[in-house]
Amino acid sequence: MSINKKKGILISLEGPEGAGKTTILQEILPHLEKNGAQVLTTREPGGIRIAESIREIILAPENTAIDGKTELLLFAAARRQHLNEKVLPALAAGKVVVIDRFIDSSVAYQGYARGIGVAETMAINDFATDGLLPDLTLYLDVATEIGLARVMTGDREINRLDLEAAEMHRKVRAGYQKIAAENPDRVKTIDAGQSISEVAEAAMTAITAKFPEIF
Ligand SMILES: Nc1ncnc2c1ncn2[C@@H]1O[C@H](COP(=O)(O)OP(=O)(O)OP(=O)(O)O)[C@@H](O)[C@H]1O
Ligand SMILES: Cc1cn([C@H]2C[C@H](O)[C@@H](COP(=O)(O)O)O2)c(=O)[nH]c1=O
Repeated sequence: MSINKKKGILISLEGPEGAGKTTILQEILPHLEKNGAQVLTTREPGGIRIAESIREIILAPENTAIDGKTELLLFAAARRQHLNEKVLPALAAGKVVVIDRFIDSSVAYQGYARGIGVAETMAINDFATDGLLPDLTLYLDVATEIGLARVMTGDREINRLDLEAAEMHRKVRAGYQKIAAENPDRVKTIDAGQSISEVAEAAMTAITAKFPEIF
């Protein structure tokens, strides 16, 4: 399949650990579907069998030997396969695809926080995606300590990246804030320190403002 051809809409949810992406996605899904839009939700890394296998390798707490560039390449490999198998066919069918993490995660985590560099990270990702970018990105911004506390007290498994030093997570957040400042048309920042219902409402407001004819 040609990776550039699309008729649907691609929306990504981004943010540091514990920002609430998964929670908000579930909250807004009924609102997105209300007017008859066909919506596919998925996540990165993962969403299909091969990419979920790559996810296990990347995130296993014992895989501390993975270096930053290997990590970047593994995320990009999972991304390409996920696009080809799941996301692009849905976009070609005219669906609204909402994805929990996409390229901006690589730029924030590997490009900024790991120090690999934004240009280097984008070059690998342009190769993996043939330049596909989301139509809209909702960046859920939350203070590092609040996000990490949510993850540590929540019920999801703790992974290798969660266990990185707080300093790395602070760099992730600063990276996202730069991405948002540099891409104001595509990336909308939402204060994810608010209550779940307030964050969900802000997310729907941003989506409706961008696609008034659909939602
Ligand atoms: N706005 C909020 N206020 C309080 N708690 C929240 C809020 N949003 C999410 N949570 C809680 O924080 C925890 C993490 O939320 P969630 O898994 O949705 O975050 P996430 O961004 O998908 O995390 P990660 O990417 O680190 O997996 C969950 O226990 C969830 O109930
Ligand atoms: C896509 C992508 C993800 N990451 C990191 C971000 C998180 O620490 C994990 C994914 O776990 P989640 O519970 O699904 O949020 O992977 C990254 O560093 N780079 C990426 O491109």
